[in-house]
Amino acid sequence: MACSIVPSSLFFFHKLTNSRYGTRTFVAMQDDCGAASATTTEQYKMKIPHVLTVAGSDSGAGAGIQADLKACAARGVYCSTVITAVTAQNTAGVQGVNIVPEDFVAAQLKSVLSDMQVDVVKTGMLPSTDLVKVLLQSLSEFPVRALVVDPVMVSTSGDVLAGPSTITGLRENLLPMADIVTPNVKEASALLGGMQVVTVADMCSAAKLLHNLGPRTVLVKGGDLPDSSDAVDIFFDGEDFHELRSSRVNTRNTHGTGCTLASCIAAELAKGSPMLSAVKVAKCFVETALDYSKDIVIGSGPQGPFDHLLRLKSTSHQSHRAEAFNPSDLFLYAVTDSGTNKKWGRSITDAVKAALEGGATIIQLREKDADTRGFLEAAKACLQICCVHGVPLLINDRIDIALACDADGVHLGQSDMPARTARALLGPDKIIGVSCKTPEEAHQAWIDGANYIGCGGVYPTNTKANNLTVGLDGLKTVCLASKLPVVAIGGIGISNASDVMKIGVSNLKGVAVVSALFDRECILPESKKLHAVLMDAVQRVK
Ligand SMILES: Nc1ncnc2c1ncn2[C@@H]1O[C@H](COP(=O)(O)OP(=O)(O)OP(=O)(O)O)[C@@H](O)[C@H]1O
Ligand SMILES: Cc1ncc(CO)c(N)n1
Ligand SMILES: [Mg+2]
Repeated sequence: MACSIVPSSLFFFHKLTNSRYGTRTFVAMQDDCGAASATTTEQYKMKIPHVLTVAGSDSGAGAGIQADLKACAARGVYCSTVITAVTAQNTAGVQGVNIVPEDFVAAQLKSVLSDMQVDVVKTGMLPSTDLVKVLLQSLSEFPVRALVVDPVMVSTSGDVLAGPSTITGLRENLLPMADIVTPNVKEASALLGGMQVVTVADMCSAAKLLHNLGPRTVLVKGGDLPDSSDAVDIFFDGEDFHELRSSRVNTRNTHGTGCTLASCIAAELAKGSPMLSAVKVAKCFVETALDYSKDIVIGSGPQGPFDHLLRLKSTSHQSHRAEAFNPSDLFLYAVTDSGTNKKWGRSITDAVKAALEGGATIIQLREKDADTRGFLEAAKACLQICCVHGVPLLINDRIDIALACDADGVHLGQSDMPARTARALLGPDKIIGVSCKTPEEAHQAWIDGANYIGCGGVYPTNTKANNLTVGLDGLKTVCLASKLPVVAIGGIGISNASDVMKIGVSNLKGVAVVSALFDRECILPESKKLHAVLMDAVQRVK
């Protein structure tokens, strides 16, 4: 039955909560006859938290509008931008400032606020008192949930971004409207008529005096506090002081920390956080980003930008490996077998450790008998071991286990989840391998975004029941038909590994073994021998 969209008064609303995006409004439609037909024409209307930044552009992209965009993106929040000034800036300092005319700032504000549902406004560089008035006028017409004021005046390089004439506008007009104001020590001092702010005690006094000017809360940032081994900020809500302390990251790349912090606070508020939680999350984000970027080199001046879009998802074990996937990782591919471990009375972790010590270059956990919890525990333990060796860990079949333990990837058979779906779930960086017996399957794996192909069984094997043997010819056919790297599998061991490598096709990168390693009394020497055989075979092929 045909469906049409009906006026909102006739919609059925169901609230679904979603931890990342707050509340979603689920809109079910009605068909021509007025009957709900949610199953055929369901449509989500998802409200994405929205921060509008009103700030200056930094050509070096470490601070200002550019930092705000990146910080909001990193925090999963939409960010629109009203540009108040364009600066010529780099890691040496500010070379020039060109202020956008007030009527054009007003035009930008109207365009965004009249059309897009902004939750929180964050201000940065506001280079004139009239501009502050323009902003307040717009906010009275289009109110928002919260206002975060970063009273940008002096950059950490010491350059003036908003002259003394703007201080009155900030102090008298903007601060009383702010839900939080976030000065650094120099800005706190300037807002308070030159008061000395050089110790944590001074920061507390300054926070209290600034609170008297009308903002609901104050955060005095101590990034530029002299002689401090910690990065200390003081938060004051009118009643209590909170000393927020993190260790100071030893890096030159601190340009834009203030803008980033304020944008993160705005982003968390837009998601619905209370103020103190938003501030804590933001401080933690800045510290993590600084630490992640401490050694990057951009520009030759004294203060560099940092990387906002750090791979926060990436966990420490991934840093052991230079890249997401290197085809040479397929060289000696060890696939675990719960049956043989039971038979020889050893744990999966001991088996994996021995294989790695003997030279295995990648591990696949294939646990057909384990229950989900047991499998997950084994995967976590093996991941730690693989991490020590800088070797990737793949999970056979189970995307959920790979996601839950943040393994390096998965290996999928033809009847498992399609690689395309797995790729959508796992994202671009995880390794996906697919078992293929034919050029058609190999082609599909490539289209679906797999990283490698497992081709076999090359020889008959007991490890996999009813598995068709493709032989060396079948292996060669698949290799030649595909652009992907290939690992051969099925009945391969010390006696025949070199025959396999000798087929001499450049994308055949290694052999995968199960019984040849794990159905042996001692795994380590078998692994060493197999590694030597493979090394010898590839030398000969060259
Ligand atoms: N080296 C550092 N290690 C850890 N945290 C830091 C470091 N430098 C600054 N911070 C933190 O970054 C946030 C911003 O503080 P900062 O005082 O640098 O602001 P700002 O001077 O306005 O920044 P900018 O002018 O560079 O944009 C604060 O939470 C501060 O504690
Ligand atoms: C445009 C701009 N805004 C803010 C700062 C403060 O870091 C800066 N350096 N540049
Ligand atoms: Mg600073």
